[in-house]
Amino acid sequence: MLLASIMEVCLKYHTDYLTWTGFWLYRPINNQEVEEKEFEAEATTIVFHYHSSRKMEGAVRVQILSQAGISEVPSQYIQPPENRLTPISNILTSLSCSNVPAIDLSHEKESVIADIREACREWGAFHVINHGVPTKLMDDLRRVCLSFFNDFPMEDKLKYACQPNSAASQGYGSRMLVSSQNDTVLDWRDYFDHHTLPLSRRNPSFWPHFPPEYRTLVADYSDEMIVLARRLLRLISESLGLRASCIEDAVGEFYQNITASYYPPCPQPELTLGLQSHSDMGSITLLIQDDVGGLQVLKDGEWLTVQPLPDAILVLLADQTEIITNGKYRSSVHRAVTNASKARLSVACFHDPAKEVRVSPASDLVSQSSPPHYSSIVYGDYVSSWYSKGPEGKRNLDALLLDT
Ligand SMILES: O=C(O)CCC(=O)C(=O)O
Ligand SMILES: [Fe+2]
Repeated sequence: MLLASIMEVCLKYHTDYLTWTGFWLYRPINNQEVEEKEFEAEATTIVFHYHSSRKMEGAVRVQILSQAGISEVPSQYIQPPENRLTPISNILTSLSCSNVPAIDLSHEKESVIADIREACREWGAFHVINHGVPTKLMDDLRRVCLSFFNDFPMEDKLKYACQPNSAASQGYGSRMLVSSQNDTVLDWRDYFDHHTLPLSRRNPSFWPHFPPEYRTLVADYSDEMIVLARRLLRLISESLGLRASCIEDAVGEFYQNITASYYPPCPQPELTLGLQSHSDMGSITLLIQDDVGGLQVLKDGEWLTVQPLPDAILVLLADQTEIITNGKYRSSVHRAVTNASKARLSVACFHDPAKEVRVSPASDLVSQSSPPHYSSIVYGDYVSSWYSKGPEGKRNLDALLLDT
């Protein structure tokens, strides 16, 4: 029986894990008229934890649900109708094939700047190619991250579990987002978050211990990404006629996190999202994915699938860049969709200001004729406001918009 098999898988692991699992099992138990007696003891625990854990970091890892062969997703993974895929279609056969621009960084600087200007204005997202990051490093990183999700026994994975109730903390998790009705809606995603910069936050002993190169590769990748992020932020500043270091100076010391996201096959892709619509909070995100596809960007009110481009790195402008550029460039609203047949991996590298940094529109972009469009904000407060209220179907950033 389906529930018995999920329960069996879950009981093998962690007591905490059962706690979180119980959260999910409560409703299916009733819906599917499972013998009350059989699950009586668990059901009591389940009801108790259902009430006590609503605000906690979610739950069962979706890989377990996927592997248990369920044919219907638990109700907490079902998105409200307005968030679901439209038209209902399998993402693997999606017709939306228009791709984000691809910018060749080996071209002459002035033409690169012009391309970046256009891509930032029109999309807030673009691929870069000939970016200088070794292809082998990108491939190796994808390989070891995938190995964590695929080859680690669950007991070993859970040793790296991030702390409940702190969705942003380093480790292995399944993030919970909060929907507008204050109900929990879960993403169909497991992830591993690594703190990589500044070096004082980088502690490889918190990262997976095999394959043996895992920790070295994450560190090497972090070092390559910060170089590329700085280079891109300089080009982006210049594309607005600002001094090259303008955005970097506004961000200050970079806080870099690397998140590997794993989206297992989902039995009902039309009802779920791998990752809810959001924009990233920091300055710039550099993302690589595998060839499965599933990342979508919102452009002119339409969701477009970013077709994976071998060896390219996807650049996503994030919220602090929108504030610093006074809205001349907007952050990219994006989401990840699921599919029924193939697991998908992406690795995102975020570059954020320190929590204490106050971010405001660049003075060079503000004048009497061009007033600031955003109020200034301390970055840590910006992040807390997101985690306390969730995306509420709109951009976190909109709360800072001034009436001008
Ligand atoms: O998996 C993806 O492609 C998107 C990941 C993402 O947007 C994020 O981690 O913020
Ligand atoms: Fe994102």
